[in-house]
Amino acid sequence: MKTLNIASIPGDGVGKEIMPEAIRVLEKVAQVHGGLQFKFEEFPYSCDYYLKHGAMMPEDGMDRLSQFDSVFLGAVGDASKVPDHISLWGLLLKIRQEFQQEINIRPAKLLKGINSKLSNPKDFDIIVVRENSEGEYSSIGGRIFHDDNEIAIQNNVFSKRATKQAMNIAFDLASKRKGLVTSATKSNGIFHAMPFWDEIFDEIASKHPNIKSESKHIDALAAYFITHPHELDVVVGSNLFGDILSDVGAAIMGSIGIAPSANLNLNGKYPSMFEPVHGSAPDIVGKGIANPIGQIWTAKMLLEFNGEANIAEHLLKVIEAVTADGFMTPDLGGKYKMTEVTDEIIKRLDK
Ligand SMILES: NC(=O)c1ccc[n+]([C@@H]2O[C@H](COP(=O)([O-])OP(=O)(O)OC[C@H]3O[C@@H](n4cnc5c(N)ncnc54)[C@H](O)[C@@H]3O)[C@@H](O)[C@H]2O)c1
Ligand SMILES: O=C(O)C[C@@H](O)C(=O)O
Ligand SMILES: [K+]
Ligand SMILES: [Mn+2]
Repeated sequence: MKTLNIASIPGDGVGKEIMPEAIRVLEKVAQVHGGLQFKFEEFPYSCDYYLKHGAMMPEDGMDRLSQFDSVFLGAVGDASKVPDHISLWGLLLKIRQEFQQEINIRPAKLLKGINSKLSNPKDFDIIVVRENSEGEYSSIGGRIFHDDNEIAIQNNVFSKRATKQAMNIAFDLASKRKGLVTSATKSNGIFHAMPFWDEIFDEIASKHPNIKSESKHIDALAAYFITHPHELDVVVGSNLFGDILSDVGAAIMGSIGIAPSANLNLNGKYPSMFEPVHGSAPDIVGKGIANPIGQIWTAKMLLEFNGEANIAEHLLKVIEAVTADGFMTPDLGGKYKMTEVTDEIIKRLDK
C-alpha cells in the first residue's frame, strides 16, 4: 500500500468550503485505486490564525510542512481581517519561495459541457508555465518621505538560472504537446529585465530547433488569449505575467472556479504545493455555491505529480463527464450546489 502524507491548508473564505470536498474525492480515488491511501493533516494557517497569533503560521510552521509529501492548499486572503500583502507574503508566497517551488504549472483547457466566456471558442488546450519565485514578486524596495512627497520603490529580480529553468520546462512540455512555446514579454517598455528575458528565450529556443517559438508582448498576448486561444500551446511568463494570463485562461475556460495549479519544487528538497488558481472569493462565501472543480482538478495534479498519472487521468475524465451532463455551479451557469457537484463526481469514480 502506497501512502501519501498530505498537509492540507484550507486557508480563508471558500478555501475552507472546497477543501473538504476535494478530500472527499481523494478518499474515494484511494478506494477505487486499491493500492493507495492518504494521510491528511490539516493546518489552520489563515487570516483567522493571524488575528489570534499575530502571524499567518507559527515559527516552526515551515518545518512541520516540510515533513509531508505535498501541501494541498485552498486559498489565502481575507482583506477584512488582514491586508492582502501581509497574508499572501506570510503564507502562500512564503511557502512558494522557501520551499523553492520555482515553477507554477497552470493548465487552461475547455471541458465538455462548459460554456466558455468566449462566444465561439474553438477547442483550446493551453499550459501557462509561470516563473514562481522571483520577477515582479520581490520584497526588495521601500517607501520614503511623507505626504505628497512619498516615494515607493519596488525592484524586480530576474535571475538567469530561474528564467532558463522556466523556459526549459516550457520547451520540454511543448515537445510532448503541439510543439509551440509562446513567451510573454514586455521588452518595449520594461527596459532591463524584459530584453534580458527575451535574450534568454532566444538562446533556449535555438537549442530546440524542432519546437516552434514566438515572443508576444503581454498586452497583445492577453488579447490573443481571447481571440486565438486554440493557436496557443505552452506559454511561459514571469511571475506577474503568468499570474495575469492564468486568470485570463481561467475566464476562457468558463470560470476561475475550475482552474487548477501546481507549484513545483524541482530539486526534491521540499514538498510541492497544489492549489487552485482562484482566491478566497469573499463575495460567495457561506452560500454553498463555490465551484469545487478547481480544487478537485488540483487534486488531479497532486496525484499526477505524486506518480499516479493513470488514476489522475481517470479523475479528470470523470470531472468532464459531470460537466458534460450539466452538473455545474452558478459561476458556470448551472443550478447545482457545491456538494451536489462533488457528490456526482464521487458517484462516477466507481464506474
Ligand atoms: N492563490 C490564492 O490563494 C489566491 C489567489 C487569488 C486571490 N487570492 C486572495 O483572495 C482574495 C479575493 O481575491 P479576488 O477577489 O481578487 O479573487 P478570487 O479568485 O477570490 O475571486 C474572483 C472572482 O471569482 C469568483 N470565484 C473564485 N473562486 C470561485 C469558485 N471556486 N467558485 C465560484 N466562483 C469563484 C469570486 O466569487 C469572484 O467573483 C484576496 O484576499 C486575494 O489576495 C488568493
Ligand atoms: O500569486 C499570486 O499573486 C496570488 C494569486 O493571485 C495566485 O494566482 O496564486
Ligand atoms: K488558491
Ligand atoms: Mn492570481
